[in-house]
Amino acid sequence: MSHADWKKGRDAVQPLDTKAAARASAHVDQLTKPLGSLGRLEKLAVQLAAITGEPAPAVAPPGILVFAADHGVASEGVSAYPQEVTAQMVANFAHGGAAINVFGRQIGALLHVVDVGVATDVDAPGVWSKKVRYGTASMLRKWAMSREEAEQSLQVGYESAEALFAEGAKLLIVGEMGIGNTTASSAMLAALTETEPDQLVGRGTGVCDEKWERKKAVVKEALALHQPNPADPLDVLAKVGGLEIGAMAGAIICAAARRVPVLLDGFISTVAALLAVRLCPAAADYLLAGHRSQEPGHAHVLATLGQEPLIDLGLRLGEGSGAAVAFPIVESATRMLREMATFASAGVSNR
Ligand SMILES: Cc1cc2ncn([C@H]3O[C@H](COP(=O)(O)O)[C@@H](O)[C@H]3O)c2cc1C
Ligand SMILES: O=C(O)c1cccnc1
Repeated sequence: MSHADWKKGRDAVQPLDTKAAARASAHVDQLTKPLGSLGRLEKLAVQLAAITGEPAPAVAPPGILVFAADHGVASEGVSAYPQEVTAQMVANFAHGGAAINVFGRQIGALLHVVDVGVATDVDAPGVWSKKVRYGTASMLRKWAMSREEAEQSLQVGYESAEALFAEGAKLLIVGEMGIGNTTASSAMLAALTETEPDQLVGRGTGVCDEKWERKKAVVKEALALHQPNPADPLDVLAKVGGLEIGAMAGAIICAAARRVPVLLDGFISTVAALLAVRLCPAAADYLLAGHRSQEPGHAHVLATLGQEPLIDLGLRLGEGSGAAVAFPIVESATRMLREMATFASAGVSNR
């Protein structure tokens, strides 16, 4: 596989299939229910037809990729938990004990964990080993990673998604694990949207007031130091980003290139989606927002992408958990299209 597949994928993303959408829309209006009565499920069904190019699309089985990587900025006291939790959680994913394992099993998902940059060697069963480097550098001192490593992280995500789709996944959920990654995501979002960091930086895993202030100061200092160029998404990723964030963006670009719908999780995965869209604007049409996270920057990035999430349960975990919980709603939309009787087939009087 070439190192630049993600670029080929980026250039191959097609516009939505309006013919499939029109056929799905006409079919929805023939189903045995008052016109428009399944509300947003109807819109979702038509959107999924437009994405997949299938008038009766399927989204099962869904596929989940959990990308794990460490952040040098964790050493600046910006998380409520220590850096070693990243590797420990990777082992937990491998043994099936994390929230995403539980919700993934519940929805019959294919799930893979990918080491794209954990700070230590990972020796956990089944984890895909695609380490670009051992954690990023602290953005407060250096660029988080080189531009080349940023591209490699995109490529890791792209390749991982290709492997997942080869296994038969019909919808992509991207999740992540990386202590410190709400700091990196906030910095990326502030840079990409040229927004004041104070409005975006939240408490992540639940930092105290003192650490929260420190976290805001770290983001501001790093942006002042590196001056990432908002018009150059790879520059933003390299200077203040994260390896798992790049990988999620690469996976999203692959999904768009394959006409596979993407169901976004929380703050970090949605910032990765914004990165993907800045690299590949046509990918925006392939995104669905699963849930609204408690993290304050999430509302801003969702609005920037024009996305309205399906559920709001006060979650703030990541890993792909909120997307997995929202997935049954997406599946309901497709099952409505595929399984409901029409007025004609059921002999029900239409108006
Ligand atoms: C046990 C544990 C499991 C997690 N699963 C996801 N995260 C989430 O929290 C981290 C981001 O928050 P911050 O920027 O404050 O470090 C990421 O790893 C994210 O996936 C977790 C965090 C912890 C502690
Ligand atoms: O919204 C998220 O994805 C999130 C929020 C806090 C901590 N980890 C993840």
